[in-house]
Amino acid sequence: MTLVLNQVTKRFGKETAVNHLSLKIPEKEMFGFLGGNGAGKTTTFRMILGLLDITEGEITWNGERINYSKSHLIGYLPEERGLYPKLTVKDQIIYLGKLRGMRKKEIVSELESWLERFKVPEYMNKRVEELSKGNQQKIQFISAVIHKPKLLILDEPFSGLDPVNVELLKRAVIDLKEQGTSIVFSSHRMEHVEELCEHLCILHKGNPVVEGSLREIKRSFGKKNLIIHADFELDFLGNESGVVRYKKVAEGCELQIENEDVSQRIFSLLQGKGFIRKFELEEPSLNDIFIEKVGASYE
Ligand SMILES: Nc1ncnc2c1ncn2[C@@H]1O[C@H](COP(=O)(O)OP(=O)(O)OP(=O)(O)O)[C@@H](O)[C@H]1O
Repeated sequence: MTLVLNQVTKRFGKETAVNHLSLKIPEKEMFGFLGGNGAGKTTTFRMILGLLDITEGEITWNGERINYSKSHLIGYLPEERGLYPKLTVKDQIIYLGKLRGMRKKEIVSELESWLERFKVPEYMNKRVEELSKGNQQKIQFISAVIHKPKLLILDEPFSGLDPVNVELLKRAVIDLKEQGTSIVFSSHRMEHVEELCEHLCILHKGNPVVEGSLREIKRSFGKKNLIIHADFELDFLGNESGVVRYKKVAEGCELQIENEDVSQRIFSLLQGKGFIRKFELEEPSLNDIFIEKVGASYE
């Protein structure tokens, strides 16, 4: 089931929150939405889910508009988390699971396995208000996936979690994808998208500035990073032609170079100067690409 956005625009009064966004989100993949505050990520998700009207354009999933009758196929972790504080985790998830057509027994057994997985089986009968924010987020994640949706939309799923819980949630998301769920998620953190997604879109003030497969985006960018660790002075490389950016680091330097050929030339320049511990050509990071496309650092 491919999710297709065709020239989607959303205006709030005179302000354009999303501007002519066209995307094809492949099924059973993880698709990342990157963008700073106010870029239009949440607005796009709300339009996908049918929670907001589209000003112009069209969104279809498997050729049809998404609406509430398909809610058993869709899971959504909203940006503004909202659980009922006075309910126990069990009652909360039973309530939400039933709304998606599940039976109580099935809900409880799914919930047990998720709580085990998140290493918090003792939360079953705790009230939501007794849990920390990060742990409430795990419960909200469970509420989004308890019914095994085919399409899962996660708005900033990792925000507010400590590194151990980020890893737990990442692993859960990867497993869901491997079981065939199509996942779309937003993040401010490029490394999360870089690590998890085959396809992505960077939104900037409502405009898609980069879109496509991560591998293709990196390859077509052209520029590469070159890491050199050596026991001699490397500052002269900053003035070499083909070197776009020079950064001195404790063990040597990190360069951005115009293309792979420049690394060959630099390698020959270093011969005979001393001991080279590391000489490594890397793909550009998403951060490099963002800076080039948007003209500003992101985080
Ligand atoms: N209901 C609304 N009424 C008016 N303007 C809105 C509304 N919802 C969003 N906007 C505006 O649309 C733009 C995009 O907001 P959106 O919440 O989609 O961004 P975002 O990328 O999710 O940002 P963040 O990372 O901060 O959550 C912003 O300028 C925001 O002020």
